[in-house]
Amino acid sequence: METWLEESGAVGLDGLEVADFPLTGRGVKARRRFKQGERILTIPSGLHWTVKHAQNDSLLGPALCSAQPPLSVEDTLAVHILFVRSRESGYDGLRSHVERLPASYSSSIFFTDDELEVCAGASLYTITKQLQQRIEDDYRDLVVRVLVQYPDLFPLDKFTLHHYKWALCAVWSRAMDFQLSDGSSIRLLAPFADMLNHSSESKQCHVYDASSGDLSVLAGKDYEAGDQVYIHYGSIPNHRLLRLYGFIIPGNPNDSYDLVLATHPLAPFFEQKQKLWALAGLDSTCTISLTLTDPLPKNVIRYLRIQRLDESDLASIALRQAADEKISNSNEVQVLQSLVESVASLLGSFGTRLEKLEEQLATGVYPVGGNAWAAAHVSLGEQRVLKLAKKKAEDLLATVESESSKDGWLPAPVQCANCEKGPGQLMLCGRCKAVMYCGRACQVAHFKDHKATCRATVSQKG
Ligand SMILES: C[S@@+](CC[C@H](N)C(=O)[O-])C[C@H]1O[C@@H](n2cnc3c(N)ncnc32)[C@H](O)[C@@H]1O
Repeated sequence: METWLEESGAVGLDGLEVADFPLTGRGVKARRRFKQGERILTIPSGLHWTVKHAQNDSLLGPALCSAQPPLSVEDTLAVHILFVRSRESGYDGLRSHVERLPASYSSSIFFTDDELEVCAGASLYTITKQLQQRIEDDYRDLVVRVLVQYPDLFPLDKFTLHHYKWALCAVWSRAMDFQLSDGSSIRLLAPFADMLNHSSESKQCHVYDASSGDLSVLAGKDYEAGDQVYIHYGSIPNHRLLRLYGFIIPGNPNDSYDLVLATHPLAPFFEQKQKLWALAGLDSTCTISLTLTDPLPKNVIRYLRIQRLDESDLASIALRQAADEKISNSNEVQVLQSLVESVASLLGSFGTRLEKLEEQLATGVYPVGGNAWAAAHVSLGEQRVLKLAKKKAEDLLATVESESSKDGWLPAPVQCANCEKGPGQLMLCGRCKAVMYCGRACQVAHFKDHKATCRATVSQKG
């Protein structure tokens, strides 16, 4: 591969070599000193894998272009890689690159059910399950729309689902994305530049020259001869690192939990609320990342303030800056109470609790570096974030409750929704969990009045 690259105009290969390293596996070693910011490698555009290159290939291009609607960027690159790998002659340069790709990947999409179970409850678990299904669907679609249409180009024994998953992992873990000045973006794989491993200590090191299309790598720090040269893949949480790259960083400071907020369209005042969400730059369904540094982003509270609005709140919210401030005491208390409850319930849904995982990791239950070990770290990171989010919501709730009591506002007393007896021993309505009863008789008696609100509350909770 290096000979092909040098003969085709790549610059800098004499200062670098591929080598094995104990912690990161195969990577790139400096053969001489580099100063931070120095250009250490340039791979000319003609040697990249891009959608354009795939479409311009005289054999592959017509097949790819016949697909309507067009294949995704990811699928185009994956098919191109598999196509080159399947050829017995020609494509020598690109094939020398494909031959250097790892034989297998440890992305979570390849985990066994037992390995994935270690992070049950984590967003990685759900996303991986959904992704596995989506990949199977996409593969079937690809077979029907393109592969079986051109049996001479795509022998199916070299384009199995397993090959497709492998090629997708090659794209996820090695492709780079660049935004262009016209607003479009380009995704490319650059041979040899894709041999560099990640370090959070390195800086952003890639430079894409939009006029020539060449890709350069700059030294992210000073290097001595013999050092491993790193690049920076981004500030990525472990659940994403494991899914896309197949590795994790223990104690990753970028760990996060992707909180999905959704409201049923039949919830009361849905259309009005939808307008308010839009005004706040949100949507009726949105995913918000809770992070270690910001476990309860403002947008979570803004979303919930709107979700919990009642008729009287709705009149005043229109005058406020899209739920930036507290709308009313009762709304704020409801928002924070429901948040504390929801986060507690998310934490309760993890298959293995934080403390247990910490103990298991400390006592070596999971072999270090293995899939289950990586899944355990992901679960640990997500639970740490959720615990911080819960603590923050509890603190905010305590503040709001004490401020409200100073204003003379008190939360509604806990009493039976039918006979108003209370507080005493009350039981929650099992469906909406929003009202209480002193006993079964009162619950049955109240059902006719409560039915509609119960349904609305359940749908509002999503
Ligand atoms: C762009 S490739 C880098 C070259 C790759 N190591 C190889 O042998 O082809 C990205 C892959 O390298 C590995 N990798 C990169 N940085 C790593 C790190 N800090 N720790 C462990 N593995 C890493 C992961 O397997 C990842 O999917």
